Amino acid sequence: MDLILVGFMGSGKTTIGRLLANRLGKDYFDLDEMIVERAGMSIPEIFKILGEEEFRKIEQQCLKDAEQLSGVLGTGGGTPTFEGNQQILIQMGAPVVLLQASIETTLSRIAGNDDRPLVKKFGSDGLKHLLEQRQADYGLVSDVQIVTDNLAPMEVVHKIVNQIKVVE
Ligand SMILES: Nc1ncnc2c1ncn2[C@@H]1O[C@H](COP(=O)(O)OP(=O)(O)O)[C@@H](O)[C@H]1O
Ligand SMILES: O=C(O)C1=C[C@@H](OP(=O)(O)O)[C@@H](O)[C@H](O)C1
Ligand SMILES: [Mg+2]
Repeated sequence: MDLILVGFMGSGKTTIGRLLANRLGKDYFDLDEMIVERAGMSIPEIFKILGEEEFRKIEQQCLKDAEQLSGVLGTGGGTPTFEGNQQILIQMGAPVVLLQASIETTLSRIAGNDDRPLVKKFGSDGLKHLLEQRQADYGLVSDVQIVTDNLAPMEVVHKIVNQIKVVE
């Protein structure tokens, strides 16, 4: 990979990743999409039918597959927080950008979307706690951190391009 995006649900990994890859003339890979393809079912179905533990196993297999690819990778919000994944992310050797957003911004961005099983499971207070809990792991794997609350997606893209040297 040439660049990796990490961050909580709703931080904008998928949105920014696509725009950034386009801006750089590179391919975009979304870890969640790789998981869906591998499992042959949607993320909510994987959680419901196979359970979160199995989801995390498939997620790690897909992360390993992503090591061989070049382009921009958008991870899932839980990716850096599960056993073994930090090492895989760091070993990829690509700059890792952490997208940050306040819990208020996060909730407003992910509300009313049924694609994230953990949103229903945790509720607003639980998500606030989960976001706080995951910060240390996000910090451990990331080289650059960008606060996105008051930035439009393309502004986030420009910030990343200005802060990180990616071979264009
Ligand atoms: N910088 C931003 N400003 C406004 N809305 C954003 C921004 N980044 C993402 N969004 C919106 O927030 C929602 C979640 O974004 P998404 O890219 O799916 O996040 P993630 O992949 O990190 O979960 C989408 O509706 C997207 O359009
Ligand atoms: O935070 C998490 O544990 C998850 C985040 C999701 O990805 P996004 O961060 O792209 O929503 C997806 O991988 C799954 O629903 C679990
Ligand atoms: Mg995403």
